[in-house]
Amino acid sequence: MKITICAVGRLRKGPEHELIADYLARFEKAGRGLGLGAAQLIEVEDKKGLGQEVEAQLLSRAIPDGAVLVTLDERGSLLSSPEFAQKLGTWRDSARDVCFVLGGADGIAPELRAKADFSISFGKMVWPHMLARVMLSEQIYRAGQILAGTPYHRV
Ligand SMILES: C[S@@+](CC[C@H](N)C(=O)[O-])C[C@H]1O[C@@H](n2cnc3c(N)ncnc32)[C@H](O)[C@@H]1O
Repeated sequence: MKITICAVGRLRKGPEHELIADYLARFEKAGRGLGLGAAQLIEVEDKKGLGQEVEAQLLSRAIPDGAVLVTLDERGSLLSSPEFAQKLGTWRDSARDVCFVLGGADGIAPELRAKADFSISFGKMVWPHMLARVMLSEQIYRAGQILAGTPYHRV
């Protein structure tokens, strides 16, 4: 199983960048034995700032064929971390790759949102896209730890 995070906008080198790299590297290391594979971040950039539709085209090109499409959206489903881990485990067991998509300042274009197999919310509040990326990376790592049965996740 391969996990891809497709996000609008390039992060400058800095703490968010380092956190994402760290969580995804830790996920890959821990996930190998669980059949979870690796997780990679693909950043797409609409240099001319043409808006949602152009961003949606760039995102669509980056989404791997056949992957389960999961949008990150404040209007999506609220999941606990164990519920998210269970979902990831189900996608792994069905031998599907998973692609998480995060929008830019205006969010994800409605046409792309309509194609999603599932949508996840980190709550009703809107988070800056760079923080949402860090939060997702941590939740992917946490899900791997939950599936591995380690004590990382404590309620
Ligand atoms: C600054 S937000 C854009 C929000 C904008 N109101 C919209 O129209 O969707 C950038 C991206 O961060 C992610 N994001 C922000 N807050 C989120 C939340 N509460 N739950 C899930 N994803 C969120 C989404 O992928 C969103 O497209």
